[in-house]
Amino acid sequence: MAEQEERGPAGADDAAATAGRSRGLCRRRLVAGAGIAGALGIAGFGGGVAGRALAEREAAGRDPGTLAYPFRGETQQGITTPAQDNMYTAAFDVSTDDVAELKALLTEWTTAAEQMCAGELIGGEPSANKQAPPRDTGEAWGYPPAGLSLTFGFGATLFADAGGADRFGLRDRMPGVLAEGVPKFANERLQAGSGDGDLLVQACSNDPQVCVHAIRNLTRIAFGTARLRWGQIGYGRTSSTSASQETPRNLFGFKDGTANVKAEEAEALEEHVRVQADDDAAAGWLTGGSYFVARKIRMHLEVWDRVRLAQQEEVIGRDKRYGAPLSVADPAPEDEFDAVDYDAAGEGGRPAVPADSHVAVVSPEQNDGHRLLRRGYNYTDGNDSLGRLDAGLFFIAYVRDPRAGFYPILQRMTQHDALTEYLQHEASALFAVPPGLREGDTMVGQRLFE
Ligand SMILES: C=CC1=C(C)c2cc3[nH]c(cc4nc(cc5[nH]c(cc1n2)c(C)c5CCC(=O)O)C(CCC(=O)O)=C4C)c(C)c3C=C
Ligand SMILES: [Fe+2]
Repeated sequence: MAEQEERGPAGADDAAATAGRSRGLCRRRLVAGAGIAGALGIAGFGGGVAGRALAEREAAGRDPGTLAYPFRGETQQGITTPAQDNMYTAAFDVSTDDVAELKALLTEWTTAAEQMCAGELIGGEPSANKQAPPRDTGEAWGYPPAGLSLTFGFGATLFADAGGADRFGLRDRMPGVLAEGVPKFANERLQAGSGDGDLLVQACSNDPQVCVHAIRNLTRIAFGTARLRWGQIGYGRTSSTSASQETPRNLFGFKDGTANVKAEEAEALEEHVRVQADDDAAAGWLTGGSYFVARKIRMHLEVWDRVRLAQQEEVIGRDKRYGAPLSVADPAPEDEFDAVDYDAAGEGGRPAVPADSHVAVVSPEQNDGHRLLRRGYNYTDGNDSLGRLDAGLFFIAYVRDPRAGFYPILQRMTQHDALTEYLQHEASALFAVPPGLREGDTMVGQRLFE
C-alpha cells in the first residue's frame, strides 16, 4: 500500500489534502484509493491519462467539502449513489396506531433529511432559545455532509401487524413480496429482534460521524411515535456501485463488488433493481422504487486466516491479489473485470473455477440471469468471549423482486457454496423502498398514502 501511495497520480494529493483538512481518516484512505486506480490503470478505470482523470474524479468525488447529494430526486439516494465509506442502518417500530402521527413523523424526517443532506443544521439555523435543548444535537455542526445519503423503506409490519390487523389503513397496498415474507434458509441462526421492523433508514456518508449524527437525530425526532428496533454500523464499503469507483475489499481480504450492477448500467437497473409499473397491482406506489434485502453475516475470520491461499482463492473463484477470475492463467491488474470462463480447465483438468466456488454458485449464469445491486459494508461488533472478532459483512442488496432475484440465489449459496462453511447468517431484513420525492411532496413515500 505504501508503494502505491507514493505512485498516486498528480492532483489526487491536492484533493486528498483538502479532504484531510476536514477529516484525517478520509485523507489516508483517499490517497490510497486514488493511487491504486491511477497507478495501475485497472480496466474500468482506463489506462494512462484517462485512468488518471478518472482517479482524480474519484478523489474529488470523495472530498467531503464538495460532496452533497440532494435528498429529493426521482429515485431515493443511497441505491446507485457511489457507495460511501461508512454506513449506519437502523430500523424502527412505530408505536402509535394513528396514521396522522405516522405521516407527521415521515414529514418531519423528510425535512430533517433534506437539511442534513445539504449540510445544514436540523431546524435550518442554531436554536435561538438557550433555555431549551437544541433541535440538532450538534456533532456534525459545520461539517460537510461528506456525501450523506438517507434512504427510507417500509417493512411488512407497517401494513399489517403479526395478527394481520390493518394498523394504518395500508394493508390493501402491501406489496406481495412483503406479504409473503422471507423464507428460511439453511445454516441461519437469526437473532430475534435484530432484523426487519416497520421503518428503515439507511444512512451512508464518507464521514462516520455524519452517519451517527443522522441516525441519532432521526431517532430523537421519532421519540413518542417510533422506537429504534435495531441498528448496524458498517465501516468499509464492500461494493462499488459506480464504474468510477475502485473495487474495495471485504474482511476475507478479497475484492468485493467487481461484478456488481453499476449506476451506469441503465437497462440493467430497470431489469434487475427497480420495481416496474406492472410488477404488483397492489403496490403501484412502489413503481420506480426497489426492495432492500439485508443479511448480517458473521465471518469466521480466525478459521479463514488458517486456510491456504490457493484454497481461499478456490472458495471465492477469484485471485486474491487482483480479483481476476481463476480462469485467467496468470492474473494481472487489468484482468479483474474479465468474464469468468466456467469451462476453462485448471490443474489436473479440473475446472479452473470450481463449481462450488462462490462466484460460480451466485453468478447470473447459474441463476436465470438475475443480478443484484450489492451495497454491503464490513462490520466489527468487538470481540466475543473467546477473543474472536465478532465481525463480518452486513450484506445489502437492492433488487426488483427478491422472490426471483434474491431468494433463489441465497438458497443456492447456503446449500452449495464452499464459502458457507466460513459464515453464519445472524440477521435478515426486507423493506420496500419507495421512489424519490416528486415536486411538492412533503414526505418520503407520499404515494403510499394517496
Ligand atoms: C445471495 C447473495 C449474496 C450473498 C449473501 C453474498 C455474500 C458474500 N459474498 C462474499 C464475497 C464475494 N462475493 C462476490 C461476488 C458475488 N456475490 C454475490 C452474491 C452474494 N454474496 C454475487 C451475485 C456476486 C457476483 C457474482 C458474479 O456475477 O460473478 C465476490 C467476487 C467479486 C465480485 O464480483 O464482487 C466476493 C469476493 C462474502 C465474503 C459474503 C458473505 C460474507
Ligand atoms: Fe458474494
